[in-house]
Amino acid sequence: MELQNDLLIRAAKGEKTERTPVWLMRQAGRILPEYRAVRNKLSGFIELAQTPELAAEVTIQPVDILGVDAAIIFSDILVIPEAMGLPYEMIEKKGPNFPSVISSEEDVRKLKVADAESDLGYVLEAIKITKKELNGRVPLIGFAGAPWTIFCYMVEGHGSKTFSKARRMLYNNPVLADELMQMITDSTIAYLKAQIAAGANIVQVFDSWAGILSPEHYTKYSMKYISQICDAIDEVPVTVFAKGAFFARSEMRHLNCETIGLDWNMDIAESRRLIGEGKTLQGNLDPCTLYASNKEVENATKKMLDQFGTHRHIANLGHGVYPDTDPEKVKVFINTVKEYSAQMRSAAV
Ligand SMILES: Cc1c2[nH]c(c1CCC(=O)O)Cc1[nH]c(c(CCC(=O)O)c1C)Cc1[nH]c(c(CCC(=O)O)c1C)Cc1[nH]c(c(C)c1CCC(=O)O)C2
Repeated sequence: MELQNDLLIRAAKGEKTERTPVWLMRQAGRILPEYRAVRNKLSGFIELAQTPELAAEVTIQPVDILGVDAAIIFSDILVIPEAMGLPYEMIEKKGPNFPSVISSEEDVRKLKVADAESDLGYVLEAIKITKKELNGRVPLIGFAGAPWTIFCYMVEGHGSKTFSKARRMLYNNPVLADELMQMITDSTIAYLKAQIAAGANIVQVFDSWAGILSPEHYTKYSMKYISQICDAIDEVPVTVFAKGAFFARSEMRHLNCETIGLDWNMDIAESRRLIGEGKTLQGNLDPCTLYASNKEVENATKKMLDQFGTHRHIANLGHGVYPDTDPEKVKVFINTVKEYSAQMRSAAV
């Protein structure tokens, strides 16, 4: 199936585009009342993620309602620990929780490398249905968590400001930490490849807890495994979003990926200088900008576009859209990107 709108893919590969593509991290399932309506028919997030027809429906909602240039498959990064043998629950208004966590050699022994087809078949099925229903309108983004971020949840058991249990293991038992992260990496590579085989046109690796590591530990425990993932995936473009990893930007220049995501703390010109011309940059409007007036959203979006320029940029927020954001503000952001980035091209000739 040929894509009618392939702006995102072309921008990722560094090709010229008529305008800047735009989508939002966490666009599926956080802000739309239409999502809530589907979600309320079921027991909760996990049931929805495991019901392929409905997961496909909420994946496509932002394309129809917001006009984004890509869909991202409705799932979660925590399906990987579950597929490895460590199930999670999603507690309403609190977030994910693992009833058992990993703290010893014995715990790691009980895990296995996930088998994508048998353990995560429901995600692959949702991708196939989504592709059929999208009918080539926009690309579909597949995703997974970075091994470090997944490790954080498997060791800590839930969200945390410090993830000090996870970080403690890097000091107290680095051999075990490496062993677990390698199992997560092997599971993730197989899972991303299966998502691509099912129809994902591009994949993103979310390293949400990158910013809590020291630069030294980041290289040793996160980049090491992200590099393996980037080297293993050559079927489609790869995006790496490492939130808070400002200190690792020059190192990311060497990753075998097409796109690097920037959070809103990262200066755009400085990031370009550190990362170089060889990669596409994605981001990075402060998600809180969307609480401002329409005019302010428009101005901030234009300013961001001016800073990134007309080449190798995918417009996005600097992190996932916040749950209480007004979808109308999101539309202002999206429409400004579409109109202004097209104007920038015509002004440039
Ligand atoms: C750290 C992380 C998680 N999940 C994810 C990350 C990395 C991105 C980031 O840093 O935000 C990624 C994720 N989670 C979800 C998606 C789906 C696609 C999308 O909209 O981008 C994606 C890409 C669905 C979800 N994941 C979750 C929901 C809400 C569940 C519900 O509807 O009750 C959805 C739609 C739950 C979740 N899942 C997670 C948390 C901390 C929470 C609770 C808070 C929250 O709502 O985000 C773990």
